[in-house]
Amino acid sequence: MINVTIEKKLKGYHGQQVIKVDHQFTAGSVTKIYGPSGSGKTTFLKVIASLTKPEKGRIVVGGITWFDAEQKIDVPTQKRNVGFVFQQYALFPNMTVRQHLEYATTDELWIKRLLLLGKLDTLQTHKPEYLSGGQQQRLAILRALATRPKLLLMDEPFSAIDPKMKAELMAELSVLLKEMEITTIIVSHNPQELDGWATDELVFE
Ligand SMILES: Nc1ncnc2c1ncn2[C@@H]1O[C@H](COP(=O)(O)OP(=O)(O)OP(=O)(O)O)[C@@H](O)[C@H]1O
Repeated sequence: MINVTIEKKLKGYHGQQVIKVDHQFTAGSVTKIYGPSGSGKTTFLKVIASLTKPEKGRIVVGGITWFDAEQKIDVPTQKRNVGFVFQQYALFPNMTVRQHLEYATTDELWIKRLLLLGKLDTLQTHKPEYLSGGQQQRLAILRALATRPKLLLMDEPFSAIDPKMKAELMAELSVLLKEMEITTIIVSHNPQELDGWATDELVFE
């Protein structure tokens, strides 16, 4: 169970905007987040990963406090073991597909399974600039999974992937996430794409 009660001011041009979230994410659930552009969805994912700090509140994951503004507790990103799929992928330009995964894990069988899942097994020696947008996006998803996170945060993870590939990837991901008991939070501009998969939702105003 993940309990999040936070308040975070956004640096907007139109006065002071605050995101307020009070939500429980059940272990193993898949939550979709949607809402207008600029409403703070990406910022919220960053708060959970400790890439930016809220002014108020608490984040408690499986009984362990990751963040508490009053008690000044803030577990650093690298100790939260969160998988993060960034909207702009954030791949390493000088690393091949395989090196992205080897950077995160030494488990060869796991690397092979991930490469098959993302249909990148034939592109292992390619660097990001030689991959299509959809292939880069799939690599970003595989890299996020490679450390076997208990929590997976994905920001528009399927935006560049064609519909057929998306349907296949989502079906396989869904099995894998269940098997690994990963709690997943997905920001989507097209929340219908997650119908039948997401078990919960959070709407940003
Ligand atoms: N670290 C930060 N701290 C405070 N405010 C931020 C931070 N990063 C971005 N912002 C501001 O928060 C607002 C919301 O940005 P954010 O990217 O979270 O929205 P979003 O809902 O994900 O939008 P989109 O759907 O367009 O991706 C923007 O006005 C942005 O300037």
